[in-house]
Amino acid sequence: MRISVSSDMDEPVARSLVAALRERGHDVRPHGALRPGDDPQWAVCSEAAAREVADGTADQAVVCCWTGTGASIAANKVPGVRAALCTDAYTADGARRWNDANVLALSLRLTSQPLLTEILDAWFAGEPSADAEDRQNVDRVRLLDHGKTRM
Ligand SMILES: O=C(CO)[C@H](O)[C@H](O)COP(=O)(O)O
Repeated sequence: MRISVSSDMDEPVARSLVAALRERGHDVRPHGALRPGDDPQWAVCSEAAAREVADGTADQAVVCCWTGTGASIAANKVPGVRAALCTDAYTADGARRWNDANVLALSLRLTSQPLLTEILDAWFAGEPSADAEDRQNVDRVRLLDHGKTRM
């Protein structure tokens, strides 16, 4: 998959993330502190990575900041993006399964190397649920991208 990755800090876990994605065979597009000369501010680089998902340049994105909160907030402002801040594998699985999340947000502070592997394993193994109620929830969220609140 084509995966955009952003981080506002050049932390070891962010570099491990890029390496792990490449090892898994993904085409990684780095942003922020991971790309020399790029603006590393979390609001800027998270949006840039998320926008590539929204415009179809990337299939998914992983956005990182120290807490993961700013990165997820910025990404979620981009219409078409469903970013989920995941701190464990169960949450990553649920984000793909129930939320059809297309952007994974990570905390550089909380994500250890073993946890990163567990989260990525769960994220990439997870398939969006075909359950009607789950699809309805995701469709309802999609409506919000267009300023609508009713089906
Ligand atoms: O977690 C974050 C935002 O949610 C940032 O990574 C955190 O605020 C660090 O920023 P700065 O480099 O300005 O200290």
